[in-house]
Amino acid sequence: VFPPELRFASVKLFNRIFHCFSSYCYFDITEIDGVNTNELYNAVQLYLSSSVSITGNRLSLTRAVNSSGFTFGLANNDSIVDTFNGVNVLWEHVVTQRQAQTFSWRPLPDEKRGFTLRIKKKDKSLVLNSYLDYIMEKASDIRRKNQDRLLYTNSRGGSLDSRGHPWESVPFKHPSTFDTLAMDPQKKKEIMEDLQDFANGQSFYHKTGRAWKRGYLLYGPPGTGKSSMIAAMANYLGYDIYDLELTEVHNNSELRKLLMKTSSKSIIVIEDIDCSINLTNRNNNNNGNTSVSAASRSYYDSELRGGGGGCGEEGGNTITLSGLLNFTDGLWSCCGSERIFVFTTNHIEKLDPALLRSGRMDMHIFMSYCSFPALKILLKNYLGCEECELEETILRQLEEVVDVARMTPADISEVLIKNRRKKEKAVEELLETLKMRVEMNKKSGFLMRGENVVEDEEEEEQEKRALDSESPKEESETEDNCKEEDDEEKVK
Ligand SMILES: Nc1ncnc2c1ncn2[C@@H]1O[C@H](COP(=O)(O)OP(=O)(O)OP(=O)(O)O)[C@@H](O)[C@H]1O
Ligand SMILES: [Mg+2]
Repeated sequence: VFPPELRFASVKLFNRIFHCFSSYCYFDITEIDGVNTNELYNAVQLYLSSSVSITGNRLSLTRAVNSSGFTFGLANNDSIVDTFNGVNVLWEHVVTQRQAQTFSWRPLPDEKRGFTLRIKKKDKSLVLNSYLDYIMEKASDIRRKNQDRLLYTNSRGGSLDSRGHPWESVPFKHPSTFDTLAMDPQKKKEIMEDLQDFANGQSFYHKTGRAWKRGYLLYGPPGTGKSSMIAAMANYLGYDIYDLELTEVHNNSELRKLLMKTSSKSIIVIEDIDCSINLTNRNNNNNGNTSVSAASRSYYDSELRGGGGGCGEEGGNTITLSGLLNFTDGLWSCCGSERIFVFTTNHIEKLDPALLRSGRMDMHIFMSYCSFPALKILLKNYLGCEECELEETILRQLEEVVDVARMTPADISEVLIKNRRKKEKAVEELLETLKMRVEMNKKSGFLMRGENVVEDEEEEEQEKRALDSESPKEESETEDNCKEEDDEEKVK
């Protein structure tokens, strides 16, 4: 019979010899590290849940609070092989009973849980350098996807909640997606690619020394899908939305605090920016509006001081254009990263050029009246009608009238919803409504003017082409801004 010391020493020796000759090494990731929860444990659990979902006979299932999805997990003492960069690793979920505890301020769970990672010794550096980071990143992606989106508002004014937060949140379950959004497919594709490039662009933004943020200005008549587009963006990227109510913000420093309390991977929205606050004529000091002149003053002050935050407060309790510009563009806009700013307006012409200059709002998106390609999307969404199911003559008629009718997707969807059980009736009624709109437009004389302008322009264009710039002729200015907007390049 060996004395216990000798037995212990021999086991230790045996282990050493075993490890020397074994080609594997092992890492233990315990659920509780001392007294703190080990973040890596939770990350590994989530990460494995994505690869374990189909394989394995026994899985643990969880559904977190505020989550709309289930998470699969490895059952106790089960193992799974994962592959990373061509290297195989083995994960084992180890659960043992914890010894009875003496008194503790923070009682620990009865079970001791952890993951053991087994990798080949030769792969150790490769896996440790990037595999764990990859797992952390993947886990936060999964967490975000499983969790409901949140919609934050600052409707409480400047007051803070019990945790010192200025934002209030509610689960965000807007059903709008890029599939349901009726707009020109080409334009839609461009926007989706732009968003995807942004979301995957961490290294690009880092390399070019730019803050990782992007600005979109959505403009167009009411009911053309600006708010729906924001919801679609959030659903597409899985970002939370911060709906900033500018009228509730009292001054620039409050605006800055709000910005600092937003999380990354979020969309910060200011709707109807032309109405929220008078932000026009930044350079016009003689304008009667105090807020505006304060804006111009503080803007130039800030320029003299070398830009950045801290301006505008001296102008009193007002939020100024310069404050807003610093919010989106200045040094403060970089606290946190991966953020999208979206402004919407019905009247782009009312906005100060400073807000529109390039680099501030990276993409100007015109949400137009319903076009024929957009109409086809609405017909498909509301009636389940594919293009081929409709009569050719009806389709051609719809195509003819839809542009001149100048109806918004909101108006058209109303007509379709009313008769959604009877496809033929719905399409007929839609055609009638569109024709009626065309007549109305003609009567109001609006269309006639617009058409003349277009015709004039077309003639001029043809003449120009014919002359092939022999004698460059000045283009006549059109009076009709709306028409001009329609015809201009929609997505710059
Ligand atoms: N492009 C579109 N595609 C699909 N549905 C649309 C579109 N535009 C409008 N709608 C429908 O009309 C309703 C109103 O649209 P939305 O609120 O997005 O318009 P808006 O441009 O934000 O208007 P406003 O300028 O008044 O805020 C939406 O609930 C949606 O169902
Ligand atoms: Mg809206």
